[in-house]
Amino acid sequence: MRAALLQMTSSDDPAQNLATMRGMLARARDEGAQIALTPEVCNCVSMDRGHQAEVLRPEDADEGLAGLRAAAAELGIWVLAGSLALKAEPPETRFVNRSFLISPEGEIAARYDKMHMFDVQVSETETYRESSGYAPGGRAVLADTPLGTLGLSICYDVRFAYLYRALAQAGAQVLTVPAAFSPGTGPMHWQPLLRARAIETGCYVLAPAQTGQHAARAGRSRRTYGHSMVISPWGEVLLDAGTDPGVFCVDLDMGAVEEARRKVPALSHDRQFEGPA
Ligand SMILES: O=C(O)CNC(=O)[C@H](CS)NC(=O)CCC(=O)C(=O)O
Repeated sequence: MRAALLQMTSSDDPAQNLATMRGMLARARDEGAQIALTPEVCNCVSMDRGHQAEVLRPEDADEGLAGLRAAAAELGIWVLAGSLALKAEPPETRFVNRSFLISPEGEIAARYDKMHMFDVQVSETETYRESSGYAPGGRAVLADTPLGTLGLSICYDVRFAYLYRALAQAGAQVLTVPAAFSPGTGPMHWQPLLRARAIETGCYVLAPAQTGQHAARAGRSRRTYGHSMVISPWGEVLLDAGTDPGVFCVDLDMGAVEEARRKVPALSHDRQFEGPA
């Protein structure tokens, strides 16, 4: 299977971001991809909750989701909308950070709400309070496709290894980790975390990322780390997309999943243990 990762510098204008993604998805199809993956919050990168409240919509009224479904059907490819920022279902008043797997018929095959919230002070000048704006999910999600079984996750989830172990033990062959990684943590943490998740699980890891300097509003601009990655089940870096936006294709062979797990069957070597006391 050929997968295309869309590396983007999403603005805070959902209509503009949809237009950008439509162009990139057409290129992905032209390059022979059967599945295309977008980064986290591909419909709107913003630090301004007021602006988000104005432009974000609930799932059933979101034009970005409708547009991606139409594009998937038109092009006849699978699309993982890495995540869309949406208004949550009432009575929840926050947003949700939700991934959608869309079939080549334009149907929603799976949805996943990001579970782990990035409430982190990276440095004196870089602080995130994701849980103030977003409600976390509480359910891990697998999705069967003709291309293999996907295990869904988003960004900061990558630091919680047991989620990926559970996904792989339940049947995942490909782990998706769309991201908007921070410039403060990315250089030291992004690649080794992704490689560890691939090695521990014997899964391919597909990690499309936001990159660069995102549009400012009310002086609150934001940068992201980029470096969309594909890691093989043995831990090799098959793609490091650097920092420019673009469409990056990689060929995957599910035989490599079996081979990695045959060489090191750690996924089936769990032990029950006591403690620590
Ligand atoms: O805020 C939004 O609109 C969408 N959410 C995000 O972009 C989130 C929270 S700020 N980013 C991350 O999880 C980065 C994690 C990271 O960088 C790390 O684990 O080091």
